[in-house]
Amino acid sequence: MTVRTPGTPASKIDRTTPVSTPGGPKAREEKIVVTVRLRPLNKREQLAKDQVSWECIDDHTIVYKPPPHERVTQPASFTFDKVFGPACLTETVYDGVKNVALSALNGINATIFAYGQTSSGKTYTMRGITEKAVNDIYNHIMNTPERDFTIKISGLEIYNENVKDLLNSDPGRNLKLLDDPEKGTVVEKLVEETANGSQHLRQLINICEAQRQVGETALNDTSSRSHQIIRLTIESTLRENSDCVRSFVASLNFVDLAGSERASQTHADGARLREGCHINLSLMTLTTVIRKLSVGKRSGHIPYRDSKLTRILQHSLVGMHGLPSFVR
Ligand SMILES: Nc1ncnc2c1ncn2[C@@H]1O[C@H](COP(=O)(O)OP(=O)(O)OP(=O)(O)O)[C@@H](O)[C@H]1O
Repeated sequence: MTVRTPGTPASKIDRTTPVSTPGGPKAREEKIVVTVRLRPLNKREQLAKDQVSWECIDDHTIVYKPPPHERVTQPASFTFDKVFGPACLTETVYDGVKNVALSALNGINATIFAYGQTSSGKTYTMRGITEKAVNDIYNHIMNTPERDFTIKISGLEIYNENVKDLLNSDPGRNLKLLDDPEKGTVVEKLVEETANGSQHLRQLINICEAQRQVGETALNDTSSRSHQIIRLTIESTLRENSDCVRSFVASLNFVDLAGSERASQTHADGARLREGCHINLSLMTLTTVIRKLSVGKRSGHIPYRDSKLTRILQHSLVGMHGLPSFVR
């Protein structure tokens, strides 16, 4: 799923329309785009002779064909902004969200997140998308010599409702959330590093990914047990004349959510079960928040404060691209 919101606070930005938007005119719209990617069966599923139950019938529609043992027998179809079949490359999926990622270069906040059941391919897809977005961001920087860019990165995970810094070598520390009148929810003492080039940025992203909580479940040997948020803050300045410097600031969030799961499917107990409960609860809150946001002003109270995930993402969700991944 992807979301766009204005970035730089009104008090700090020259509001003149930018000369060009890297992602093209559409990158300036504020909306939620929902894309679905079906992944191919993995070795384990092939060995178990699992059947593929989902099929893409066109660019926007997937159909669920219930296996014979299910009570429901009728196929059901679902429509999305875009759907990608199992043969699709990550590059093609990325093309669908490229405009969103590049809009952050011109001061428009954007969030790309992957939502789906455990082992559906969220981490696989988000890694590819992040890698491709970093390439494009640095290509844009190279082709825009008239602007000075600074890219900062922070990384956190929410594990069992505790917030941990993925760029801090002291992994045991739980970080507090604070309410800032201007910035909204901020994570206290979250390390933010300035990247001094694309290689450095990739190294920092790799550090975040290596620090994340991973565990084995019956569905995935390397299941992510936490929600991961990698945030790039992109600042740039453009000297228009001797009196006027125009500046842009926006964040681009890459959110790889932990997978929703049924204990019966993952055979979870002990620590895995506890993790699964926290994961499901926070995903439920996220679903409620997004549902209410999509209804608009009539939706009443929006329960951002019911989970750390929605508190941290609050400002990124108001105004948002999602990549739900389905398996079969
Ligand atoms: N499009 C794809 N093509 C080939 N293999 C894929 C694809 N997507 C995912 N996989 C493989 O499927 C397995 C599960 O993927 P992944 O770990 O990304 O799932 P996940 O949704 O992040 O799971 P979890 O929620 O448990 O963390 C991995 O072995 C991954 O390499």
